[in-house]
Amino acid sequence: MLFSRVTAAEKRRAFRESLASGEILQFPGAFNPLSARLVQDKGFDGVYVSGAVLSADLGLPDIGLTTLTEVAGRAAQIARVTDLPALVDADTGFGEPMNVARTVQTMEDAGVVGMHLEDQVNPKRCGHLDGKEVVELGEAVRRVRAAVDGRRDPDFLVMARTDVRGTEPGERGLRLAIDRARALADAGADAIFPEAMNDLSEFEAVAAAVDVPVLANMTEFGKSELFTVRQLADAGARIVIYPVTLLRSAMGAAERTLDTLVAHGTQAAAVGDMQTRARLYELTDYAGYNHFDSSVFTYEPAQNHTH
Ligand SMILES: C[C@](O)(C(=O)O)[C@H](CC(=O)O)C(=O)O
Ligand SMILES: [Mg+2]
Repeated sequence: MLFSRVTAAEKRRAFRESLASGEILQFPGAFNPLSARLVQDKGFDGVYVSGAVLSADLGLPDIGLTTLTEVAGRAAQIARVTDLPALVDADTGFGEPMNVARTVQTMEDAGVVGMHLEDQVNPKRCGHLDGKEVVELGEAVRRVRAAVDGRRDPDFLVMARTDVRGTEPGERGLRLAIDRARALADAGADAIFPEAMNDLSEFEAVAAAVDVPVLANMTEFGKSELFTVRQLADAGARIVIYPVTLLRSAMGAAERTLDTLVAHGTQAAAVGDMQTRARLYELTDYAGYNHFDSSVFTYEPAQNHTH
């Protein structure tokens, strides 16, 4: 009830333990706090707070326009309503290495278990688009070191993302990604996010090259095929994110409902696909608030099924 009763420190410790267990962890992207409740209800291991979703939510392209304050604020709203660990996309760290140190502390305060930090130049772009550029390895290493030095909770996970694979096609791009993954892990990154891998063998090659957990990004309409969680586990990945999946699903449904409304002059034909009032009240724990005030939960689904 109310917010999660699990503290951020406990979530971080539990997340580190789950990672150490060797099981692959699935993190769907929560596009708002309510959808994080759904992710928890369905038994997932964690929620991902996506920069792409956050920008889209604000009606912006994902090119580094969002600020640390906006991202940390959203991350905090999401982290506080779930007992699950929340992992946040910190883009390029919101500035120079000194800013990155501040970013990590702000994300700690937001109650998330970790963040990823990428090696793109600013303005950044979606990792699955062409024409990306990355900073020199030395700069990428400085960003990771600043994050590691800046954190106060040693259990806070600093994940380094490298976008270098997308800058060079063929074998050479993969080799660059492997070299960077190694260097970023040596710089203290607790996990590696190799962006825009072409196939399973590429995930496998990166996972084999580093001693830290590797994340797989299963974003739709991108460079990577949509592999199953088993395939990714067998390739050595330890965390899978589905960053924009729920937003795309929700927006697809919203668009179909609007079309129905336009076509029929009523939304009635779309109601069957909607989340019911009863389900919404379950997710927001209406009944639990009776603990404070028994007049709060007076809803009877049987008599109100169309409302
Ligand atoms: C993971 C990602 O960084 C995100 O912000 O969710 C994006 C996802 C996307 O745009 O599909 C990415 O750069 O892959
Ligand atoms: Mg992003």
